[in-house]
Amino acid sequence: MTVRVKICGIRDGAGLDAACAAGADWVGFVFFSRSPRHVTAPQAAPLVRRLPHDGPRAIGLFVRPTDDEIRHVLDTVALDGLQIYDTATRAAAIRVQFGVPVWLAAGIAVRADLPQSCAVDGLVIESRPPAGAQRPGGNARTFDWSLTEGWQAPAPWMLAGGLRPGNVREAVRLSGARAVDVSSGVETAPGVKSPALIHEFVRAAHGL
Ligand SMILES: O=C(O)c1ccccc1NCC(=O)[C@H](O)[C@H](O)COP(=O)(O)O
Repeated sequence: MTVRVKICGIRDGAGLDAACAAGADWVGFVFFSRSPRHVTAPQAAPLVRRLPHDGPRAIGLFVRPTDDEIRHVLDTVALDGLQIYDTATRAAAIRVQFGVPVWLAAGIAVRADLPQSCAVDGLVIESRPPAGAQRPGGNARTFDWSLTEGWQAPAPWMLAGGLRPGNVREAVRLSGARAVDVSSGVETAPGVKSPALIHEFVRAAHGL
């Protein structure tokens, strides 16, 4: 079984090109101004245009977005999907309103946090942010990967939170994830992607 990989928080051509060359399936762009990985629509648009036709799909991350914020980005950036940090109801409404695939990010600390139903295209299962965190994702924080054992996921899902080249295989083994998402674990500093770590992560996720 090939594990699919998303490299999140892309901000420059070097990170983008490394994700493409390594064989990532998705790249993520963070449209959240309080993130060290934040990109504006004019910054993201040329990066997305640079993606090869058969390369990774482009996902835009939004935190409790207004419709206007989403519209502004979609008018400029050719995104293939949205990753939404908000309620399940709001994420489902965004999916209907904008007609694009939507993944809902769900913060997990205990088994009861795992969604049992949803009206979105996919779920990003990541660690619940610590109290007082500046942002709801991208915190380099793991959770107990065995919590997903026996979970009847209501949609395709990917595992995120604190993954790095050195722990991704174990995370896949324990969680049963078929897709993984990484940001901090392929950086040399917050917001600075390392092409070498991106290659290392994708190889490790693929079991190579
Ligand atoms: O990366 C951010 O700064 C960020 C800000 C606001 C919402 C989400 C954000 N990132 C999400 C991700 O990069 C991933 O989906 C995931 O949380 C993995 O992050 P990491 O633990 O850093 O690998």
